Amino acid sequence: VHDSFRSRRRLRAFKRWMKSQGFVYSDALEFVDSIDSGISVRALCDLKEGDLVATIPKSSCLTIRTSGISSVIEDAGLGGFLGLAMALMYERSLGAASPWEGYLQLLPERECVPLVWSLEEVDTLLVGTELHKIIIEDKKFLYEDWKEYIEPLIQSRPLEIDPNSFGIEQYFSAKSLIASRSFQIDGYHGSGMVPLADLFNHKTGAENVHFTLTSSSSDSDDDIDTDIFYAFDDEKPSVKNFTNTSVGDPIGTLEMVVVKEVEAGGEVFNTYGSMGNAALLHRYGFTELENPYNIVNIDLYLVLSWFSSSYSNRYVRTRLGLWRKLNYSGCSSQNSEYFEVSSDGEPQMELLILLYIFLSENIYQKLDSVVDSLIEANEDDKMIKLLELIKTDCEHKLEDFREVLLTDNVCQALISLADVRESLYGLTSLQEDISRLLNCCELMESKLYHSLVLRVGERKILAKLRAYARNHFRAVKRRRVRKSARRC
Ligand SMILES: C[S@@+](CC[C@H](N)C(=O)[O-])C[C@H]1O[C@@H](n2cnc3c(N)ncnc32)[C@H](O)[C@@H]1O
Repeated sequence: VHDSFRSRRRLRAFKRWMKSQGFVYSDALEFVDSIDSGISVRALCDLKEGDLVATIPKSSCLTIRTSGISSVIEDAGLGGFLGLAMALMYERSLGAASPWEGYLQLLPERECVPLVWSLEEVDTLLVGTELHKIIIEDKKFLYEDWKEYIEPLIQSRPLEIDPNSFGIEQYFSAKSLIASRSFQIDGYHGSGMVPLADLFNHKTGAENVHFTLTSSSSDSDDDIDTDIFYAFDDEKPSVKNFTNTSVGDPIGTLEMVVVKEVEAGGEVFNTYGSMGNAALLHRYGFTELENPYNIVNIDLYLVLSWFSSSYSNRYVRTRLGLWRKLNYSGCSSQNSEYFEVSSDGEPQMELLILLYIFLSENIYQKLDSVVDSLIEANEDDKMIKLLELIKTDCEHKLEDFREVLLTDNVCQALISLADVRESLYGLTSLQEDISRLLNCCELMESKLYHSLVLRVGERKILAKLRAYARNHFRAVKRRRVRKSARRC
């Protein structure tokens, strides 16, 4: 009873604050505050495509420009998320004296993203997953940023701010809220906290609302017809570039428009982008069962270590060198190079080419003798040349390239690499993980639940990779049997 009273009170305070700031929103939106799962937005009546459901003044968004500490942030040269974290910590430190008090009192202390889990939790729950190394590095980098930029600032006496509100813990909390709730607003404001817009939950591929920017001139010609995505990545703070005249417009409004109808009583969802569970857990602290954007990666390092166990260093170096000379590479992020395996178990082409070069001495020798002529070649020309060199009995078209690469040896290598990648998850089997997930409560054990959804999703993709390799292995055999039968 006490909790529901408290949640009604904080929602009322937020609505009063929105009114004082000039927010306009439809009566059809209901904000529901659940003790278990936080705030969500529901439709009180049917919402139709094109309905304008909210207008948010940019001036009421909390950004490095609008915060009371903006001049300090600017003087210290703290841009992007570091500056926004400083702004958020500052406004929170003011309590009731902050102009954003009505909004800030609605936010959780922190979002339960892995960044704020203990190192022990990260090590036990995320081991083997795509997130394990990333979170350990995030924690390290964030600590270094705080030490280098925030600590000296709070120690400088003229600021007279309470150092306890800007400690490492507060910084991590602010960062978790920024990761999960900030939006790229425009060129003037950069990323910021956008009250009301950040109350909508995410549903992959099934969002009901989009946000658009409008210029302060309120001239319809100036409207920016683009979605505002959640800003989530320090390196790439904006997913889309705004090209309109109001890029530097400090005022203006943000509008929320229905893009897919909602029936009365239904939840109104936004989209945080098309992301697999690793990205969702990383930035927002939750996962989705059966997420079609899941992927699993196989590190180049892991591939090379596996080859090194059977071949000499020189052998590995020369094959890798040839692959690189042909201008091939894996995906890269945070000092690692890796190959993606898509949600249906299909490995990245570059991995297949690398395996082929490693496993076919004949092709390696032939390619090595012509590599200089291929350095400048485009992808198609390189594939055509490779097909020529492979010189299989039948005429192969470009579309067959992937099939041609999937020889017995390459398929077997894929199965072994899937096993090596799988061993990173530790001793529990996929079946054990699935039954642990079935017995786990999402609300009571949210860290365990979401890490299990991530683990199970990734391991299912590895199982699909094995099935993919086995199916091709069998297909190659069937083709061979047919061919020899024809010869007879
Ligand atoms: C922008 S906020 C959305 C509003 C939020 N529910 C609240 O209580 O204020 C983003 C956070 O909401 C939660 N969330 C959003 N979509 C979700 C979903 N589909 N499943 C579980 N949690 C979700 C996550 O905790 C996420 O970090």
